[in-house]
Amino acid sequence: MHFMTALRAAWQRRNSLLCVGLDPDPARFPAHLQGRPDAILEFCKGIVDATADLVCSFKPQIAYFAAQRAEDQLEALIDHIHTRHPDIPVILDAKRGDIGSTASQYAAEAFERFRADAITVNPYMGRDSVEPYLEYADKGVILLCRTSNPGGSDLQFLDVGGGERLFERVARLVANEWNASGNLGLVVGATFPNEIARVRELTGDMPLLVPGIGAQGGDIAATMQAGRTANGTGLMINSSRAILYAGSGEDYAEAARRVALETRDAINAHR
Ligand SMILES: O=c1ccn([C@@H]2O[C@H](COP(=O)(O)O)[C@@H](O)[C@H]2O)c(=O)[nH]1
Repeated sequence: MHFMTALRAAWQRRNSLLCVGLDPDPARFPAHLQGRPDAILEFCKGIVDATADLVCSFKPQIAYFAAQRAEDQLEALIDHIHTRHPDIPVILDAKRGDIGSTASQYAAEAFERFRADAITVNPYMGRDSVEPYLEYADKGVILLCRTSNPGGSDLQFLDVGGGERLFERVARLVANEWNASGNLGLVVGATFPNEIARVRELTGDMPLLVPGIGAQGGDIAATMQAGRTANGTGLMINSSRAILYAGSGEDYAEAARRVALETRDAINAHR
């Protein structure tokens, strides 16, 4: 199924704009999982199964798996999501960016090896660096636009001519010139609601992946006001650490569920 079709269906069926981020840090795992060779997979499966009915997507961050030599557990995790929760799209947060020949390998890694439904990509090497991902027309490609970190302003706020800022140029290019297959989205941080509003203005109903609530302190009400579309969707609002590490005991998954439920409901209060 096309990523956008799956995402729209998940927004409706799950009544949720919440994306749970899977950033597994073994140092923060509960004691009963410490030292197990499959700890990352087991931890993440617990979170996924406890929250699947509350989310529109899951977003594993590849660095947390690669740093632990656990790409095999990432493969198994995505397989688990597809098998147990087949209607929930998986966004691989990899933020890749390279020349076309190498980008082809990254695209194959994301979509063929890991079987992700969408990937985050860094667009700052230009259109030819993004094209290999676009060949997978049914997959989502979510391009960095206005990132959630304070240093994002160093470059993304530069005036690229006529008062237009770099992140605005990215949003305009992506919405008007690069989106021939209708499978593109943008990353805009919840920590910058004014920029979410600007990107929404420039891109119509394009889906926005919005990290930055929870551990980074972004405001849900301001995010929703700035970014929701007329039908009350259009956003995948990500929270990772605040949900993953809501509890630290054997009941960590139930604690994660409680925070995911509160977060989903706080988002829905502004739809
Ligand atoms: O601009 C960006 C782009 C991506 N991220 C990623 O989202 C999560 C946020 O985790 P929290 O624990 O909810 O802060 C993480 O995987 C980042 O790599 C981002 O934060 N900002």
